[in-house]
Amino acid sequence: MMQQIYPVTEHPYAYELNKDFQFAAAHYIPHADAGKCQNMHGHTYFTNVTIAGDDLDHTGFLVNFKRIKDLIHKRFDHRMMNEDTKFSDQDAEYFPTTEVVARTIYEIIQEYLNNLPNKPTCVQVYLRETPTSYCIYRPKEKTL
Ligand SMILES: Nc1nc2c(c(=O)[nH]1)N=C([C@H](O)[C@H](O)COP(=O)(O)OP(=O)(O)OP(=O)(O)O)CN2
Ligand SMILES: [Zn+2]
Repeated sequence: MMQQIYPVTEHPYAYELNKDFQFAAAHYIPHADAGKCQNMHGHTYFTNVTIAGDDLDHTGFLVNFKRIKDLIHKRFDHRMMNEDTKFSDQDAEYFPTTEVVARTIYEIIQEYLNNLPNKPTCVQVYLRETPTSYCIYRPKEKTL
């Protein structure tokens, strides 16, 4: 799955950086209508994060590739996602579905990027949960 070509998103920026990484995590979807997904199970998630901007930092980076991976991998790898404070069993907007996990990855990364002087922006998160299922999250406007 690594090194595949991902769907592109239009943006006005000069630089576009893409980081691929994977993490293994457990989850369950806490609703009767989720069928077998109500039971705790695990996935190896494949992630592609797209970051864009016009200005490089003092190292010539838009943002350090390693920092992007670490923000997500250190938090979720070999963890139970339902136990993370970003998720909740009480509100479907915060169940750890593919959609919500993709949005959450965007939120964690964009909060970090907002503190960088060169102000890069995350324009797309591609999250593959299984060989046949993936979600793309693209922020509609600057919400963070
Ligand atoms: N819109 C969503 N639908 C489903 C989600 C989800 O997060 N968002 N999650 C699941 C399950 O948790 C599961 O992880 C994935 O389900 P599925 O693609 O059906 O998995 P299979 O390996 O069984 O797929 P096949 O292609 O049929 O082998 C379900 N739905
Ligand atoms: Zn699942």
